[in-house]
Amino acid sequence: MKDALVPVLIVIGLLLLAGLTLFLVRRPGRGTLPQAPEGERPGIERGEKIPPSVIAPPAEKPAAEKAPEQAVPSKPAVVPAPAPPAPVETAPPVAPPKAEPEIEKPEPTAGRLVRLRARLSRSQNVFGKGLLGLLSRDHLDDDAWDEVEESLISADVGVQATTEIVAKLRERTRVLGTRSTADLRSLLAEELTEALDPKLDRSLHTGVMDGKPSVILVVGVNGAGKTTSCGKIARVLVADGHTVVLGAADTFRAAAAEQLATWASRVGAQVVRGPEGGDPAAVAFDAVKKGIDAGVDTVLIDTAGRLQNKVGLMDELGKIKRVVEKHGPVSETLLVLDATAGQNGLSQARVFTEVADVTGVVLTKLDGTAKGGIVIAVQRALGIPVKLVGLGEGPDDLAPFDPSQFVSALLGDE
Ligand SMILES: Nc1nc2c(ncn2[C@@H]2O[C@H](COP(=O)(O)OP(=O)(O)OP(=O)(O)O)[C@@H](O)[C@H]2O)c(=O)[nH]1
Repeated sequence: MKDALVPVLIVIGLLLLAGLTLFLVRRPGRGTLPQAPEGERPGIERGEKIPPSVIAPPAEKPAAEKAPEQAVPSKPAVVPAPAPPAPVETAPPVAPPKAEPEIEKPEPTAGRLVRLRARLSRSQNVFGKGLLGLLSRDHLDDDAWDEVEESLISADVGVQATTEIVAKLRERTRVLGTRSTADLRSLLAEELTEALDPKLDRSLHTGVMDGKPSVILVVGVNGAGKTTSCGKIARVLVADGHTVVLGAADTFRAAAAEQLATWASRVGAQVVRGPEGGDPAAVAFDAVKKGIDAGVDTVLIDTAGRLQNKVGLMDELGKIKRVVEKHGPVSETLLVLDATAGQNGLSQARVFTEVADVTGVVLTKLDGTAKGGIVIAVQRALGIPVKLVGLGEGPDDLAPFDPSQFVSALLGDE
């Protein structure tokens, strides 16, 4: 009986196991699809097991993609501070266009000495009036003539020229029996004019020669007024219808190039400059080249011309000349002399005439001396014509020199 129950118990056990299994399988839960209507999940049959990758929760969407009510941030939202107002795009300040310097129209040169005569008469008042006073004495004895002589010497005419002038005057007065003040005055004027050699060629050698610009070298001791005179000469040339290039070959004094550039810009001339302390000959060469390329009439070259010693000066000016002459001959070498240096300036001037082929003198600062006789002394001592005279610091206070106008101003003619 006991043996008969064993299979029955096995069957019952199997049935219970089968029932339990069926129960567990049919219970909704992990690994089975929810009872969703058919067709909602294409590709997956209801009840089909879903591989873990498919059932893995979808990666959390970025908050921004969630619907507004779902996008609850886990942390308190940091309300960004209102951004500072974007800077207003303002265009960088535009510097006002640099005003081109107004091109000046220099005064014509004709009659400049006449215009400046008042200035000359003022500075030479004592000299001219003194001479005339002596000559108008009732009796022109030896003492009177001695005084005339002294007066001329103290006006820087120079001893030799004075002796010659007085000797001629005495002779003519005696021969002509001249007594009237007017006659004596005109005799004196004639002799002074004659002493200035009115037949000398005082024109500046400017303008195009053989298709190339003329080249003017400007030399002289420091402070005589070279740079200023270069600027003024440029104005004289421009006033007379020339085109000009200025070469700043005074590389020794830094301000000289700047000074020259200012002069140039005022009359619309071009300036060529080099580095401070650079080779003056290189600047001179470039200036002439520029003048040729630009087709101007005249190239003016300012030099330093330091009078350190004769050899140094000769080397510097000689090199400038040689280098410039690779383009063509130098047309003119102007020596700038300071009239206020008087006779002392003459020995320095002689050094320049020995090292450079000086063709003309520019006598500056005549307005600053009562000794206008220096014009006669310079010409006589150097044998070179005074071509231009400086009568002030104004841009047009440089005049072509004319002996009879000069003497007339000296003697205080109206
Ligand atoms: N009163 C008067 N002053 C003048 C005249 N010419 C030049 N000057 C002045 O003289 C000073 C010297 O002139 P610059 O042209 O600088 O002399 P520089 O010879 O070039 O001098 P360095 O470059 O040092 O060799 C300046 O103050 C000029 O204004 C003139 O005719 N009359």
